[in-house]
Amino acid sequence: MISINEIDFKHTILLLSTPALALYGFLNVPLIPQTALWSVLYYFWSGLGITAGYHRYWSHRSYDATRLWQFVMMLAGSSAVEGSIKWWSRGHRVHHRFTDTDKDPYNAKKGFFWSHIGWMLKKQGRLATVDVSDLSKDWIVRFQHKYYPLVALIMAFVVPTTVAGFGWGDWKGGFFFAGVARLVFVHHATFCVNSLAHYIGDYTYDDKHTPKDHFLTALITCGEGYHNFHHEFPGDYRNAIKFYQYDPTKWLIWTASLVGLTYNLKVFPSNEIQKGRIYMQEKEIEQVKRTLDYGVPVEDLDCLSMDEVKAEIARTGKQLLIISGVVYDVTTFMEDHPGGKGFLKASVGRDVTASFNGEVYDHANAARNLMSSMRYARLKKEE
Ligand code: HEM
Repeated sequence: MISINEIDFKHTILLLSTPALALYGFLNVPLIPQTALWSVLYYFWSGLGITAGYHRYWSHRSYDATRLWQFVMMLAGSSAVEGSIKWWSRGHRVHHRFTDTDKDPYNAKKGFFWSHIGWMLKKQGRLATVDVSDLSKDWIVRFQHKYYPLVALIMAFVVPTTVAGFGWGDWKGGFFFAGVARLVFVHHATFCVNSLAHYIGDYTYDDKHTPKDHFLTALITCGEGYHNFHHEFPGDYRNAIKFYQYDPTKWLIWTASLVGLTYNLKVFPSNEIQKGRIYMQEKEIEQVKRTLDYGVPVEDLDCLSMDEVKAEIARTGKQLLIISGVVYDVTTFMEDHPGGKGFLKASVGRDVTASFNGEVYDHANAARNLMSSMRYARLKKEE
């Protein structure tokens, strides 16, 4: 439980009042098609302002952009009312540097609710230090930070309302749907990057921290859901690297590069990306292997000479044969041998390496795997 003194009222009021206002709008204001379409378009405008602007440009500098692009992204991002670029990017850089630790502002280890929204409802202590000198020097960032409440108010509510009002006379719908309801959806879509993207999906490149890759999160977050990739390669302007994966933010940045608005799009060497993928695939294979029976390791077997093998057969009645220096017990396999009982019977007490490897029949992998569970002893090397 948190005490009243610990509540961040500014965030709490914004995050609780907007859903209530949106609900009021849904219950009382008719939603006409033009406004519905405008709200969806404005949703993407805000969402992409956060993902392509706040996140991939200012927080990670994963590409360069003209001043025009930066200005447009600043306006678009402001319409999401998620704080100034400076505040947002600083927090985000701290999150990357201290992922899943107490210094991570949206530490996913503290639970889904905390990483989704809880961290904003409670007053934050001083954030850990990260380098934000580039942001402090940037006049667009400084301008937006200085006039943030006004810029956010205009972009979040005034613009969507007046466009719908002057455009097709739907002032109320513009405010409630393109303004408020759109804002609520953008908020929770962005928050899903901190929460959902740390809960569902695959550890494609590394499992040291919680970020995961999932199509569903990507769908909700304009492509930010390939979050495992992003935390491994944060300087890459892409989050999804396969052409069929959903990453509209990447598509936007790339398309803008065709007309020179963005340039120097950074990508991590694919050789290194592949290494990450293989590292995880090997880990997965090792995990599966641990669940399978590979028999007693050869080096752990007792050593028997040829005479001792023969004596063992006579004493115990076991059907032992030798292949490549290992003694196998085929007693229970006799009846099931696909090559017939006869071949095995005739092999008992003998070294049948050559027959097994091609002289009679060159056995497939299946036989070689199967025989590992029949290991009985190692053959002592002749002096
Ligand atoms: C531990 C010893 C052995 C095991 C576990 C084993 C297992 C198998 C298995 C699973 C097959 C099916 C095909 C394949 O996987 O390649 C097979 C086929 C066969 N095995 Fe063996 N085998 C053993 C020893 C031998 C020996 C010593 C001989 C001959 C002296 C032999 C002769 C054959 C032949 C001729 C076939 C072919 C059957 C056909 O497809 O017509 N096997 N064996």
